[in-house]
Amino acid sequence: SRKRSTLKNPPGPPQLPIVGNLLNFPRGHDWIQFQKYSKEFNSDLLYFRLFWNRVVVVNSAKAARDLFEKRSNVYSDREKTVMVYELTGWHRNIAVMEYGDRWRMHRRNFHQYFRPDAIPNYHPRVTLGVHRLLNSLLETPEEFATHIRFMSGSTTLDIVYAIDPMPKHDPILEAAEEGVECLSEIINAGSYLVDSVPILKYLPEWFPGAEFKRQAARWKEKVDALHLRPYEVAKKAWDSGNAKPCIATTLLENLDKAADKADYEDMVINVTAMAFQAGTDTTVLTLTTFVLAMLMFPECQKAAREEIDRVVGRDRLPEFSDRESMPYITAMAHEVLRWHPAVPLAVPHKTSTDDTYEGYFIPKGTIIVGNSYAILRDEKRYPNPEVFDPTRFLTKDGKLNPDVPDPTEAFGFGRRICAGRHFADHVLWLTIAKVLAVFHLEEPLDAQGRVIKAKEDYTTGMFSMPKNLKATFKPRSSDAAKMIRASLADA
Ligand code: HEM
Repeated sequence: SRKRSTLKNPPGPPQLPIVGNLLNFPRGHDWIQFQKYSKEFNSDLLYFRLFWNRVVVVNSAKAARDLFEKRSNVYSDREKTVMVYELTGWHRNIAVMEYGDRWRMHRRNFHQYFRPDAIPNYHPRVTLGVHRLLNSLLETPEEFATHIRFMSGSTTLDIVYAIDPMPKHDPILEAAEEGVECLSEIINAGSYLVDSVPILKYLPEWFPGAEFKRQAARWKEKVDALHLRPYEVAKKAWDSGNAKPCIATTLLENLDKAADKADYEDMVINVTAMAFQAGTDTTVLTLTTFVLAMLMFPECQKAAREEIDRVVGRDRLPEFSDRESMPYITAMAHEVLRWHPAVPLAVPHKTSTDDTYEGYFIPKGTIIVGNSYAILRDEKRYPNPEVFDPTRFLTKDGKLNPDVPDPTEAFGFGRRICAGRHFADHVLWLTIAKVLAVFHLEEPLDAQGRVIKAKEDYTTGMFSMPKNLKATFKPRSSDAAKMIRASLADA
């Protein structure tokens, strides 16, 4: 330890006494600023201090692999903040649980329903969701964002709880969406003073300055509803003996065998709610990036359609069984994830012991941020990274190129890597294939008949999506429109 104490922390912008990097810590689109700092300091790792909190940002695939994967026993913890863990009810969420037995038990149970060989079980329901999306796009194309959101949320609710929600104002779907809303506000360390000064949590709600406690209490009601309302529907159906098979009822089959029933039921509530919480926004944002890319790079739509017409023809829609024969669509799904990951800084990890890396000292308790955006836009891995180009994942003869790394960093790192990524991958693939088979995506016209140009302009925060995106979805032909309508009759 004497040797370690002589080692330096990784480089980073200069610090002030006490506040550290408070004034030069990136605010807004931090992933781009971290990428610039990484070039400026010629270092894969950057070090920041915000008061007594230490943050290391990882900006290269090699360092990410070395730390998150090869030293996963050190780099897999999460920061336990007062707002998340104690005040708003998010302690139930697998993504924010501390690394340890409780997280392991939840992740294992989640994994058995979302591992690669389980996903084909959901193909019929995913297909129905995409067919409904195509029909909604045909009716009200300008509401594409709402339709994509409904597809993502309703498909998950059905698979997990056997709840098939209504398209508008479904109480369960609305409760689930409201519950998710607050997470992105509170998850970033430093958003609330109480996370840095935990003693503030003892302030009574009526106390001046304790608005955070009143806000937390309001959020907790919604977060509890997100976990409990859909679960209660599934539990009631299971109790009645008439439940449609779904993940919740399959998990409940083992309730009577559990040594501690209350504990087991708590796990079932957490695991089932997780798919909606983690999967809805991320899938919606990723598909919104797909729409933007299609408007900005129309030649990619053309290339995709050539593949669809060649492999599938024009008298049926693509299916999962076509995937092997459609490498361009797979490459496009990869490129959507690479070009602009929905969670550009993934979810921060935390070190559980002191560590040294390449001569630098990384203390226990340091927040470790994986800069997925910088890694996926590293020109050494992906030449011309700012251009959306699915062919970068293909060989000259159009096959998937095993030498080009898949954009897995869009799903995070090491042992905490997204547990729903195989499911997400299938949903993305099928949506992209079916939408491009029947629609032209175009930039719309404004009231004066001028084209509303699509821009790569993204929101900031934990989740990132194109701002104010407008698009039109025009059926490729009258036959395509007929095929869309018929798709629901077949479902
Ligand atoms: C395109 C869609 C998606 C993206 C981009 C995405 C991205 C991510 C990222 C970046 C993380 C954090 C990883 C880390 O800490 O290093 C994560 C965690 C997680 N995701 Fe996803 N995700 C997506 C879809 C889904 C879906 C559909 C599900 C569920 C069916 C899901 C379930 C989870 C779970 C359970 C975790 C927590 C892992 C843990 O902390 O152990 N995700 N996801």
